[in-house]
Amino acid sequence: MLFEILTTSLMGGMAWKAYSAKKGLSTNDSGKIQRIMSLSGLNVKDGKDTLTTQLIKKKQYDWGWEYKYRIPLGRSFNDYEARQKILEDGLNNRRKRITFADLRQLNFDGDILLQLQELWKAKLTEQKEIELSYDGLLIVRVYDKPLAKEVAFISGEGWKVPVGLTRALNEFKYHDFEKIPHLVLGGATRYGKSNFINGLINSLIQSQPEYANFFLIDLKGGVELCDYENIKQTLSIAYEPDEALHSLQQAYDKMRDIQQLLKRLGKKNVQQAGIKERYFVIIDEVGELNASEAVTREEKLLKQECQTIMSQIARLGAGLGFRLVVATQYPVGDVIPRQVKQNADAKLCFRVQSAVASRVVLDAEGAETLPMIKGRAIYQTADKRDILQTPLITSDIIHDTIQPHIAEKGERVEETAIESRRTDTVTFEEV
Ligand SMILES: Nc1ncnc2c1ncn2[C@@H]1O[C@H](COP(=O)(O)OP(=O)(O)OP(=O)(O)O)[C@@H](O)[C@H]1O
Repeated sequence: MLFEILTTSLMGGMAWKAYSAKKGLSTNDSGKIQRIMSLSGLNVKDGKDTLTTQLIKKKQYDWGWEYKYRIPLGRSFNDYEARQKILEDGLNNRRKRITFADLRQLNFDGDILLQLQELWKAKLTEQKEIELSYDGLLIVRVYDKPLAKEVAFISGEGWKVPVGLTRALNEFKYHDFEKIPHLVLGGATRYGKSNFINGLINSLIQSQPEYANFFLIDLKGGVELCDYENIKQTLSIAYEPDEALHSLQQAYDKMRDIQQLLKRLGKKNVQQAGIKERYFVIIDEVGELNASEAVTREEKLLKQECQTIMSQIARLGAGLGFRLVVATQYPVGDVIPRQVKQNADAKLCFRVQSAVASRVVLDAEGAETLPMIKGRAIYQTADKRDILQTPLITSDIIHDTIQPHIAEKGERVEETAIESRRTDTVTFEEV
């Protein structure tokens, strides 16, 4: 009898262990998270009492676990954000466990020693990643597997361009320029802004070759966007601030012509009028047009003029088919014109140096705590914020995309003269 009880319990225990390992139940880290929080000084002394971070809810998803905690009075979300790295390291500093689920995947007909070695190596390099947010409760998401460090480029559809792969359910995110016309990009040097702009341009050329038009302003010495210099979709390209002013003037004039056309047609916007063309004004390193950094008076006036036109495009261009994309690696102060930021409902921010820089781009902290991974970014819209891995585009893809669109000699009219801005301005209606 005793023997039967013992063997049944043992078998039951083993079955439960295998089941929980398979379901990932053994990787519930709520207790460990609470201990790390206490040990890293997040408890609050209130007289004789010690207030701690309390677990309210936990839920398992395909990607890992989500925990919700009530934070003690006297602590803010920022206190927890500041300890994100400590939390992540603490969770990964664990004894590596090989579960039944792992062993079941071994092929016992093959070289078992080699397989065990590989399994052990995989276990040692296994990394959990965490994400913190706050909605009245502290939300800690623990992802079983880190987000991919490299994602291949795929084209979007229509006016939707690929932004990147998110962690939850490995869902791919797109930015829809018809829904959110303007986009601000930020991030420290070498984290992937230019690569993203290339992806965006290639996606638009592939999916809307007839209707996508570009005003390109590449103030990084012409190395990033020169590939598109001779394609039919590029209406103008600028490499210096004075050329940038010329390009912006051209865009402004085009915007004015469309406004007049809409007036004649009695329509409020391009969608209503059935106008399919869209005009993308893309500025890589908008910091070079920052008037407050100008040395001479002439340069200051020129940059102020650029900023005025950018603001007008941001404020009034959406209904006229204009889309503004501005990127900067110096997110400080007023580098991004206020009107541009206010009218750009989507922001993409790669890793930045400081919380202040993150606030300049996103109006919120967080991009300073992104891992030091190229292409990793926060995509933020009015109602949602996702961490994602932006796709990497290769020069072969760029070459293949633009090849069919290279303009014949003489097909495009090169305009180099810098005109003074037209003064017969019309009043744009906000649509
Ligand atoms: N999404 C990505 N996935 C993987 N690697 C990437 C990704 N984006 C960029 N990289 C790598 O990082 C390098 C720098 O990227 P990129 O030129 O886009 O940076 P940047 O932010 O524009 O830098 P800077 O502001 O200094 O010009 C690229 O050459 C590429 O090797």
